[in-house]
Amino acid sequence: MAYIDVIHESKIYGSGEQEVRANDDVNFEINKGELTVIVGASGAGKSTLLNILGGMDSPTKGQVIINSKDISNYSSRQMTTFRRLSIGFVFQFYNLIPNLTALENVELASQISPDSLDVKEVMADVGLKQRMNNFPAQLSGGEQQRVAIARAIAKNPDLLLCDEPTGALDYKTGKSILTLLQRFSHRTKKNVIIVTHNGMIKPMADHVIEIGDGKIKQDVLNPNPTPIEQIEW
Ligand SMILES: Nc1ncnc2c1ncn2[C@@H]1O[C@H](COP(=O)(O)OP(=O)(O)OP(=O)(O)O)[C@@H](O)[C@H]1O
Repeated sequence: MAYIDVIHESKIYGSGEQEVRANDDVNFEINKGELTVIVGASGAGKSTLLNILGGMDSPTKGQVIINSKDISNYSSRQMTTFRRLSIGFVFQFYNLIPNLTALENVELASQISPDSLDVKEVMADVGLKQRMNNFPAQLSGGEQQRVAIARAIAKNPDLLLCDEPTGALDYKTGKSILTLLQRFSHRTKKNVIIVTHNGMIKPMADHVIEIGDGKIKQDVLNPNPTPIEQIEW
């Protein structure tokens, strides 16, 4: 059985003339351990889909089965537990707490999970051993995103969801963040899903899902992903 199974999932905002079908009868499967890229233009419905996969929102219709559990039926209490234990989220603008150091930002997240990893080891893994005691404002954008990734990983989630993780970064820094995510996925065999409008990074993924106007346009597996260092755009 697939690790994620999305079945006839729709998310509809408003009604009548105001109706927006952000996700419109979406169907796909994701296998355990895949690095998946979900790609599409602005407004295609990518963030809506990612928020539903991460238990931050519920579909209007359909089923979302993750690890054999249908999260579309979860109560808000079950959703909270699911987000807390199973999901790491990385956002475009890092969302760090400004008055906590890098280390404290990561520790705070690790404290809400009973299965968390050693925070200092995770900081070293993402290349921040020397910057643990700096505040976010003292770090570059790329370093802040590394803190955000460390924060997501330290909870030891099964599923890491990244919404435009390089959207606020320059080309070279963005590439180093994608390298980190690709390495994490291959090393830990955990599922990583990256949402992006940048179709050029598709070759890095084990699985590419293209979305347009709320519908799946293409769904392909890539048996030989390209190391991110070899991709130019
Ligand atoms: N809370 C909401 N209420 C009403 N409409 C919404 C809401 N959230 C999203 N939408 C609409 O749903 C559609 C899909 O939005 P979504 O943010 O999922 O797209 P996206 O592909 O992530 O776009 P972007 O790359 O610009 O973030 C858009 O038309 C958007 O305006």
